[in-house]
Amino acid sequence: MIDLSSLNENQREAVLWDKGPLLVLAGPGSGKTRVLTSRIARILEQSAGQHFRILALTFTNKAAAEMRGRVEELVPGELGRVRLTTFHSYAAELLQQHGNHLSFRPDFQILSNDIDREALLDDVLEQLRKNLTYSLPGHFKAAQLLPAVTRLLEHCIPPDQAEVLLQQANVENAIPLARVYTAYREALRRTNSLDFPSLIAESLDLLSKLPFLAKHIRKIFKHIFVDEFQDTNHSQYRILSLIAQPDPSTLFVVADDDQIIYQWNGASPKRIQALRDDFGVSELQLPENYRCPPLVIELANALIEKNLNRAAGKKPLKAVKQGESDDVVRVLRFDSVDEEAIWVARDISKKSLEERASCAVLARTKKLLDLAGRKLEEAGVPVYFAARKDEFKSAPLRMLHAILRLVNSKEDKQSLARLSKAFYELEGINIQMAPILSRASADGEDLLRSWLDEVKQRDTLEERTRRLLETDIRPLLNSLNYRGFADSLFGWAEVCQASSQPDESAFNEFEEEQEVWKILLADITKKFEGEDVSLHQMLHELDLTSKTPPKPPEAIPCFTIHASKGMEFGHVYLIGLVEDQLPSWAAVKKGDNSLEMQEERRNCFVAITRTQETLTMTFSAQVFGWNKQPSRFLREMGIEL
Ligand SMILES: Nc1ncnc2c1ncn2[C@@H]1O[C@H](COP(=O)(O)OP(=O)(O)OP(=O)(O)O)[C@@H](O)[C@H]1O
Repeated sequence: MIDLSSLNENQREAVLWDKGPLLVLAGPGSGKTRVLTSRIARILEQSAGQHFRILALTFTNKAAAEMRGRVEELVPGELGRVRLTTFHSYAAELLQQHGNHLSFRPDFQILSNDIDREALLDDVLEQLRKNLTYSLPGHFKAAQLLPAVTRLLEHCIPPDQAEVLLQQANVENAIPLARVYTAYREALRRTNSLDFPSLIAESLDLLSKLPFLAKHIRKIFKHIFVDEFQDTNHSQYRILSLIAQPDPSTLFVVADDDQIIYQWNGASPKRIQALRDDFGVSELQLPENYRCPPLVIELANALIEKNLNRAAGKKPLKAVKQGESDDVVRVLRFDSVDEEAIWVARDISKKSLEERASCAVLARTKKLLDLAGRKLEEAGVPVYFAARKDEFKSAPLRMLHAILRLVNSKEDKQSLARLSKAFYELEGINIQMAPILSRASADGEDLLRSWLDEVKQRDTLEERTRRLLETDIRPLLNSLNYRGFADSLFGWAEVCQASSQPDESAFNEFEEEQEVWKILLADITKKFEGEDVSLHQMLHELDLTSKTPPKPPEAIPCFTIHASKGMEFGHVYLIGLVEDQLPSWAAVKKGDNSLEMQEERRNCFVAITRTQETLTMTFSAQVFGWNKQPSRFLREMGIEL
C-alpha cells in the first residue's frame, strides 16, 4: 500500500475521493503535485492487473516529466498504464492515430516556429494571388497576417463559417481574411503539417466529427486528470468536454483561480464556472500552504482578497510553516532601476554559494530582468534565463534535426536548406539547393538521398564525414534508428570541433543542446514506456518541447513571473514593483477593478508565493527615465511606504 500518512486531511480526501467528478481548488504550495501523483499511484495500485489506463493532462512538459518521476517512485513499473502528457502532445497523438479521417498522415510535420508558418502562409498568398478570382488587398503580407490566422485557429473557427463570422464581427477585410485562413488550413493538410494552434483545432474537429472516437478514448482511459485547469482556453475545454462526457464520474481536476495569469491566451475565471455547470463537480479546497513563511502568506492573502471575481467561498491560505523572523520580508526603495538592479546583484553576490543556489530574481517584464541579469554578471554571478527556445542553435543539432525531418518528410525543402546551411558551417562545403532539387525530381529520389549523393561527390570531403554520411547513416535510412545516428553525428561533430578550424560560433551551445537531446530521449522513453517510439513520434515530441538547456547549478534564475509559475525558491527578489510595470501600464489604464488589473494582482500573488524563506521586494522612483509611483500592490499587501 502506498503511504498516505504524510498527507494532510484535505490532501488525503482528494487522493481517496471516489464519489464522482472532483474539482480541487489548490492554493500555491498546497501540494497539488503530491495529490495528483499520489492519487494516480493509489488508483494504479488498487487496480493492479486491470487493463484500463489513466490520462493526465498538464500544461508543460516539465510538469509532466516531474509527475512521471514521482508516480514511478510511488508505484515502480506501473507507468505503462499512465499517459501523462501535455494538451498539445495528446492532440498530436490523437492526430497520429486518427488524423487519416481528416486526411493527415501519421508522420505529419509540426511547424514549431513562426518562420516555417510564415513561409507556408507566403506560399498560400502567392497561390491566391495567382488565382484571378481572388483579389487580395495589396498590403496582405504573411508576417502581418499570421497573428490573425493564429487567433482564428485558436478559436477553432470552422473554415466554412469564417467568412460569415468575420463579417458579423465587423472585422476589416473579412472576406479576403477568411479566404486566406481557409487556404492556410488547406495548405497545412496538403503539406501534411500542423502548427501548435491547429493541433488543438484539428483534434477538436476530429472528436466532434467522430463521436465513436471519444467513446473509444473513454473506454481506454477510465480516469482523466487535468492539472492547472485554470490555464485551459476555450478549445482545450471543449476537447476535455468531448472526451469526458457523457460520464465524467472519474474526472479529477486541479485548479487555482488565483493563479490565472494567461488571460491573454484564452484562460478565464469563467472556465471554472463552466466546469461546475457542465460537469456537476464536487469541490474540495487545499488552503494549507507548505511553502511560504507565515508573513508571506499574510501579504498574499491581503493582496488577493482585493480581487472581486474569485471562486465563491475561496478560503484564505493557511501557513503550515511556523516561526517568524524580522528579515523574512524586505521592501526597498531606490532612485533608479540601475541602482535597484545593482543593489540586488550585490546582495546576491554577498551570499554564500550554498545560499545563492536558492536565489531567484523575478520581474513582470523581460526588460527589467535583462537589466538585473547584466548587473549580476557584472558582479561575477552567473545567470540563467528560461526563455522558450523553439529551435536548436548549434550547427550539429540543427544538422541532426534537419536530417531526421528529411527522413520523415521526404520533400521538405525548408529542412533541406537548413541541412545545407548547418553542413556549410561545420565543413565549409557549399551545397546548392537547385541541383539537389532537379536531381531529386529527375531521378524520383527523395531530397535527403539526393543531397547525400551530391555531398559524396565532393573531393574535399574528409574521410570521417564520408563515413558518417555513407556508413553511419545507413541504420537511420534503413530502419529509422535515430538514436544510433544521433550518437554518431555527435561523435563526428566533436572531432570536427577539435580538429579543424571551423566557424567557432557553429558550436555555440553544442554541449548544452546535446544534454537537451539526451533529456528528451529519456523523457520520451518514460512517457511511452513499453512502446516503440517511432521517428515521427519522437520528432513530434521534439518539436513540441522547448530546447532551453537545464539550469547550470551555480546560475541564478532570472525569470519573468510567467516563467516562474509552478516553481519555488529559497530567496525571492521581486523587482520593479512600480505602477506601469506591476501592475502593467495596460491594467493601470483600464482601472482598479478591471479584468486586467485582477490578472496583474494574480501575477503579483504568484510571484510572492514562490518564496520558501525570504522575500525581497524592490522599486524605484525612476524607471528607464520615467518617474514612477510604487506599486499599489505594496499598499494592498498592507506595507507602509
Ligand atoms: N503534506 C505535506 N507535507 C509536507 N510537505 C508538503 C505536503 N504537501 C506539499 N508539501 C510541500 O509543499 C511544497 C509545495 O508543493 P507543490 O510543489 O506540490 O505545490 P503546488 O501546489 O504545485 O504549488 P503551485 O501551485 O505554487 O505550483 C513542496 O515542497 C512539497 O513537498
